[in-house]
Amino acid sequence: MSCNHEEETVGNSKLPVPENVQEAIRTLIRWAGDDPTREGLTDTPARVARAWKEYCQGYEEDPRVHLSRVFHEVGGYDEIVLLKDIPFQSHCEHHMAPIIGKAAIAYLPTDKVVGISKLARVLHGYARRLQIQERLTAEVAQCIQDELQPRGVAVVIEASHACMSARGVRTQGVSMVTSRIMGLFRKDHRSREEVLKLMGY
Ligand SMILES: Nc1nc2c(ncn2[C@@H]2O[C@H](COP(=O)(O)OP(=O)(O)OP(=O)(O)O)[C@@H](O)[C@H]2O)c(=O)[nH]1
Ligand SMILES: [Zn+2]
Repeated sequence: MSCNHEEETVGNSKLPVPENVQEAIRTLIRWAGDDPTREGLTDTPARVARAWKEYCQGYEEDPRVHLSRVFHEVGGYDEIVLLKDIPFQSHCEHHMAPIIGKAAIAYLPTDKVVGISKLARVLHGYARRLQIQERLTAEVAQCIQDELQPRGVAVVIEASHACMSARGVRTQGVSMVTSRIMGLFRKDHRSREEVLKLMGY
């Protein structure tokens, strides 16, 4: 099967990394207590820098473009469209530590729908930045509201934060749940209940 996944599987392993960026990472390694010149660490600064470019790839895109291709022929469909259990990774802006979780994204269309993969693309576009979960949730919802003008939008994100589990308070097994509910889902109690129930909340 000819399918171009090269970019996704190869990643950015050839990306040149400026010397000052590598030096910054060597400084961090020294500060953490290791020797950046020892054999196992010589390529690490470039690897770490490339990894960060990948974690933060969202800065290279405007997630709104994913919603520019809409389908108008929806056959009169005017019920909830929901994509749930969408796994994502982000990094918290306070510690630059991983945020790992899943999202549920729903909207109540007017006359336009989008390809469902695009909702996940919007999520990743905002997640692959330095974030707080509240802003990530709000940005995804606002993007759908602005681009599709649906009658309602609901985004619920459930995630664990490595800055809480691997350091600091070191508390495992905690999830943070955030939601942004707009339009009819916010105003109408029954619509809100229906969408949250479909999401599993
Ligand atoms: N509201 C919110 N807080 C977050 C998020 N990610 C991390 N945090 C919190 O950001 C806070 C930063 O608090 P500070 O007191 O400035 O940093 P700190 O001394 O490292 O705090 P501790 O994590 O308690 O050790 C911590 O309480 C984190 O748990 C997020 O997405 N949303
Ligand atoms: Zn954090």
